[in-house]
Amino acid sequence: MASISRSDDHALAAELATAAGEVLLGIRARVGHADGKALKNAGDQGSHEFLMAALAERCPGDAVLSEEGKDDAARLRAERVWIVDPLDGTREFSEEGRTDWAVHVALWERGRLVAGAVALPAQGRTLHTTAADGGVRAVVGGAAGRQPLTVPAPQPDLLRIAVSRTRPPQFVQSLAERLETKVELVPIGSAGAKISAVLLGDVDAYVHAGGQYEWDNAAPVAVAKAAGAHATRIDGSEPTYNRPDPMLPDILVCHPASAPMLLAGIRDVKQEPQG
Ligand SMILES: Nc1ncnc2c1ncn2[C@@H]1O[C@H](COP(=O)(O)O)[C@@H](OP(=O)(O)O)[C@H]1O
Ligand SMILES: [Mg+2]
Repeated sequence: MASISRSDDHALAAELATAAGEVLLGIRARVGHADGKALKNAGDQGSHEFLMAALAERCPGDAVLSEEGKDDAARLRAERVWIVDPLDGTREFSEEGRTDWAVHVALWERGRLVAGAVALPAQGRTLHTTAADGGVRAVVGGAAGRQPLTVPAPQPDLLRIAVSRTRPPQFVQSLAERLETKVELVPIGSAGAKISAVLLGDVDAYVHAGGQYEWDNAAPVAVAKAAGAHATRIDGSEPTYNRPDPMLPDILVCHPASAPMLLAGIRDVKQEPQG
């Protein structure tokens, strides 16, 4: 059976990420927060199984790279590979009341990301790519309907940089001290939630280094690019996906106007002798 038509890939990514998010909300309600480890495991597994079954049914010819699945070298020969993180921000999912966790569904096709969706189930919204005007744009969908999504310009006097709550890159503090503009570091869980925060204007940039995998940033990067954001490795190079080793340890997402300053600052800090 052939895969669904290409024009539906954006809608399918959004539909599956949103539906997996509903599965996760159900698991959170059913399992509760008393045993954090049990809740994390139930969430990772339940969302992974849902996505694997849905992709097998809807796109039987496509390969899948999932954080929770066994990696299969066949994906390296496939034309279309879904790169999914069934639960990004697993730690935050297990913490009562936190809304900074996400479901990532991206589609890689012949060398590039072509669609992506980041569901933020506890925030009731899904950011995703969509076909428009002969190209790809980003939208945010939720109870209030669908709105276009364009990365907001930064404020002139303050740059808010989202960082990992638990593993902020060591050099970001030095970067904050070095930049001429005032910087506020904002700890947020989940790469998807942090990149969404950039696109929604809650922060101005996301700087990460020290470790991450393709599933942590493929879908958020697809949406960020469609929203007009700068999304590269921290050396300014293009992130590439569906490589034999899925490690993709660093990423920078921001408004294009902030990128030259941030890339130069990161380069300078990295060149400083480490104390
Ligand atoms: N140093 C590191 N090495 C490996 N993975 C990392 C990492 N720092 C962050 N990540 C992954 O990136 C995602 C976002 O992390 P954070 O909230 O700390 O920014 C998490 O995904 P998961 O929750 O899917 O495991 C986390 O595991
Ligand atoms: Mg993740």
